[in-house]
Amino acid sequence: MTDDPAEYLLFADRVHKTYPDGKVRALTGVSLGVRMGESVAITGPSGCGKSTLLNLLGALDRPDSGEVYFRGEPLSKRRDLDRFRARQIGFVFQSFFLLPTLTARENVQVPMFEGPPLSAHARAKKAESLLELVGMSGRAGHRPAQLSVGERQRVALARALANDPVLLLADEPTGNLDSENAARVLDLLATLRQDRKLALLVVTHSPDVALRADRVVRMKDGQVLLDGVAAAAVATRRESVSS
Ligand SMILES: Nc1ncnc2c1ncn2[C@@H]1O[C@H](COP(=O)(O)OP(=O)(O)OP(=O)(O)O)[C@@H](O)[C@H]1O
Repeated sequence: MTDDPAEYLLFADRVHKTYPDGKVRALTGVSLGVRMGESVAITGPSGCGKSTLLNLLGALDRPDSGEVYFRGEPLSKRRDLDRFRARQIGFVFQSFFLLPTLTARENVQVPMFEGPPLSAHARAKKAESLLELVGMSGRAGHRPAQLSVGERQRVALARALANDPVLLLADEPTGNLDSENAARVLDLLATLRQDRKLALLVVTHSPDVALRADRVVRMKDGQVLLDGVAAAAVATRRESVSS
């Protein structure tokens, strides 16, 4: 990995994060880059700082020191972080955060209100085509409670694509799914990456997820321990042994 932010779509440069209440030093000088179209898996034991790093990379939180760059531009200088986030990054979480009173079709449209202006008709049409992409067009009128867990994650995936992001950030996207649904979501992510040239950064405990990534980053105690293709084999072997 080089340390020139301009070479990456997204680059964290020596970021530190301490949570004031618990005095936890969650990240102590982490550098990590994701290139256009690349998929990177972040693995490591519980509490090592994976989600904290994902939050900084997705501009959901700010580092105490260090910088995060998007296309070589520092995020700390941006005045439009909410808009930036909504338009460039799609988020997928373990608990899908779908709005319970909205249908699948309406949930997918929520981020579009922060995206480029679209008519109500265009929003609805786009939501339908995204639901079709994830195999959910038959359930567009259902609310989350009327969907299976796997179906909810697929709706959440469609929602993450609402503004045609260049990057998907996923925190344990298969964490709540059985193996069949997990495989389906992973297949979908792989197809989306290929068809839409999406970059993907995924936090995971799952060797199956890590094995599909171009690169695996192994973290420990708020630092990067291993970073690279070879790390994939090491990380997944260790995790299969320890789990
Ligand atoms: N909002 C917070 N306030 C205080 N401490 C926090 C907060 N969020 C996380 N932490 C602490 O920071 C450290 C890193 O947490 P983080 O969630 O980034 O780890 P993780 O590697 O994603 O863990 P897991 O695999 O269990 O999800 C942990 O010690 C955690 O307890």
